[in-house]
Amino acid sequence: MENRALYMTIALQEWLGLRLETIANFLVLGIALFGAGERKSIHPASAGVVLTYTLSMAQVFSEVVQAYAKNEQNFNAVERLLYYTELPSEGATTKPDDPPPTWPEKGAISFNNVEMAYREGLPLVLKGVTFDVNGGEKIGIVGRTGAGKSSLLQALFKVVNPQRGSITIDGRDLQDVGLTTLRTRLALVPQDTTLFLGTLRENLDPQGTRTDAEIISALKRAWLLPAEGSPVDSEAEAKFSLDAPVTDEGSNYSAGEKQLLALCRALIKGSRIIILDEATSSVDVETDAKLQRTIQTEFASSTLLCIAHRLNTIVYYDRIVVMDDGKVAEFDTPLNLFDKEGSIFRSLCDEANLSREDIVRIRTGATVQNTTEATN
Ligand SMILES: Nc1ncnc2c1ncn2[C@@H]1O[C@H](COP(=O)(O)OP(=O)(O)OP(=O)(O)O)[C@@H](O)[C@H]1O
Repeated sequence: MENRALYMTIALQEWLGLRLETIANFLVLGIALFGAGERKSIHPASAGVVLTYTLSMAQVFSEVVQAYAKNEQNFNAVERLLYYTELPSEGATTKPDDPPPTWPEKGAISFNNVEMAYREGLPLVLKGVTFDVNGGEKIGIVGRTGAGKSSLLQALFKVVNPQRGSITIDGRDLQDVGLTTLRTRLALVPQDTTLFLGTLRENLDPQGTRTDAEIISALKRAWLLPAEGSPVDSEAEAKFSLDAPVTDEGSNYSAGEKQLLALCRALIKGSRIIILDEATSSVDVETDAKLQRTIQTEFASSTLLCIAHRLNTIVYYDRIVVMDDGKVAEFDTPLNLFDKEGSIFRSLCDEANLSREDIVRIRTGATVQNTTEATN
């Protein structure tokens, strides 16, 4: 695909070059003939100067065309900015009866018969989702591709509003909560983390509310800096120092490192509800296992919703929601779901070669031997 575009570019450049040179050569010819015809009235030196300048016309033409094309390209950015300024508002950022700053105290989440479509006229992607999560509970969400796992999060963050049903956090209907209020109280560790141009400190604590020691501690707990008492790793210390530069979109960090930095943000934020959307999909299995243990201990009192593609990380969780075709097909503890003959969870475990013993071993803290990848 890229080669096809490159081929087109080169062909167009050749096409343009040939035409510009032809025009310039005709111009030179015209001027030369004119000079020859008017040789009595035009001084030869003047004719020579004009001809010399005309010879470089082909290049001038090409520069003009290139400048015009570049200008047009740059105006795409202006067009995009205009488009964004005219986007309809998502909704009120705050509402008069917004909950107090301490909300959510418990972190209990309820989905009550939620039906959601991405746009009017599109089919429903959540078809009557109902489940209750207690405060502090760790919930894993699994399901095959397109089952509606990420759509649950879109509804929770009010990126898309449900057409029917309601979602409540600690008994408060999210319809009555302002967008900024809601989104600042939840912490999200997404699949594709966005980092901004600046320093690591600005990226991890944009509001500047935490001390250096707190941020460094979060970096250690996310395994980005060596833990207390470990050998010095000067490379990691330079890369993850608080003043380390972050390039545009964080392109100087790998996908896995960006995920760990997003986890750091959540650790620093200390929210009561943490949502992990395939948050450790780009880190290796060993780091993932370490991280899951960090998540379990560091977020011990927080409610956790985790969409994971590795079943061996999700079995740490208290209960598992199995999504299927926009509905909650199963909702129980990992062992209960595994023991249920014919359950979707059991079939996902079978496909990933995860046995009951593996689940018990993982839950009791031992690392699983086989690097099981789930099938979602
Ligand atoms: N922005 C969107 N606009 C329209 N339809 C969408 C959009 N995002 C997702 N969908 C549709 O919603 C359905 C559920 O998608 P969703 O992303 O929730 O699934 P998922 O279970 O998270 O899948 P995956 O494991 O691949 O991430 C799919 O059929 C998908 O095509």
